[in-house]
Amino acid sequence: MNASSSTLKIVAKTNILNGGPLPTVIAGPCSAETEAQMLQTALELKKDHRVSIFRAGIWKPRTRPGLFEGVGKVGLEWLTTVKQETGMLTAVEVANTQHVEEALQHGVDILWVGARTTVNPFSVQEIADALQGVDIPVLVKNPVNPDIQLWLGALERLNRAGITDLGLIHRGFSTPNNKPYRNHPKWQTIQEIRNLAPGIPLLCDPSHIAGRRDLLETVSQQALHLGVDGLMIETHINPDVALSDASQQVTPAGLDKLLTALDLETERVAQPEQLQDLRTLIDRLDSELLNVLFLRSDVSKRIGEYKRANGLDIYQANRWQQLLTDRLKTASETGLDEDFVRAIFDSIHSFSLGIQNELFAAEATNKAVVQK
Ligand SMILES: O=C(O)C(=O)C[C@]1(C(=O)O)C=C[C@@H](O)C=C1
Repeated sequence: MNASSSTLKIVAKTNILNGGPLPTVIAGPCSAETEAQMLQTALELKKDHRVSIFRAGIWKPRTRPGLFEGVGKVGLEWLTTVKQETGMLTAVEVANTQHVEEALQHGVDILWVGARTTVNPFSVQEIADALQGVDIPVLVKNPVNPDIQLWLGALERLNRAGITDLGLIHRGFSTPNNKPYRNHPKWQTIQEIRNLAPGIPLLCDPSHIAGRRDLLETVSQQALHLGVDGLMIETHINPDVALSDASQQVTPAGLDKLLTALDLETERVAQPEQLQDLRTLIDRLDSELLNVLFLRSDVSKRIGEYKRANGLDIYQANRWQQLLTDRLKTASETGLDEDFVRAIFDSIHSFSLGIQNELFAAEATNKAVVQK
């Protein structure tokens, strides 16, 4: 068996995640803040038959200390009230043994593992150990970094602990240039994880990909066109005063509008002729780009030979800084995005260093052979 193939044993007992003809919609606030905020949001969401699961963050992993870190256990009591009052299923994020135990004690229906936890196999294992012998659906968000094997590994750890009702949540990745998103969708990863973990429901979290309300529809629509089984969308009764992620949350009425605008079932196809012409243009431009990159790598090789013959270092800090400054200046004059151009030149420079390193390494090997 090759190292990347999965050994998952999946039995979707509940069909909670992938049950109906339409995508599953999970909605609710980024964070539980007060009982009234939870209940008001849930009662509004309940009116929308497309929303079946209520989510709320109880413990919030924040980038910097001192930000709102969640209300903790009391939020689980509010969640119980939501369940009693609305009949909706409930879902929370867990990141350690204590979270799992408290969520289970409070009868939460679905757990999810957040991106900052999936990234750490020790934490995922801790959650898996705490779930031994428990029969509950668990959703796993992709890790913050675009490492698909890490994502699959988290599923496998939970599966080995006996969790067979698993799902995935695509929430985007942190990359050198995420613009205009908060987290880059890297849409191709949807197909990649599907190939590695076939048959596992895959939801998209447009809120964390978009990071802002005005991009939610485009992101959600793209995800649906790629065949995702559901959407998790952060919804708050009064998003502008939310204690976390205010700019990406929508009101229940906003969610209703969004879900109505989304083409939940059908696939839109662009104008074939016009699209074909534009794609031909892209093909031509890409071919020119590749040609220029080939010529540049050849020049880098020649510089490498000069450096090797004259005992110069491969990495030239001053030249690199000057080059980057010049390229960024040209980029801004041309109207190109600075982060985009920086990411491209970082990559070109790394590749160029690699070419020269290989030359130096080849010479070292030759010398060693001659000396033998
Ligand atoms: O100018 C050089 O010395 C090069 O080798 C070229 C180059 C580049 O690819 O732009 C590569 C390595 C150096 O760190 C700086 C620049």
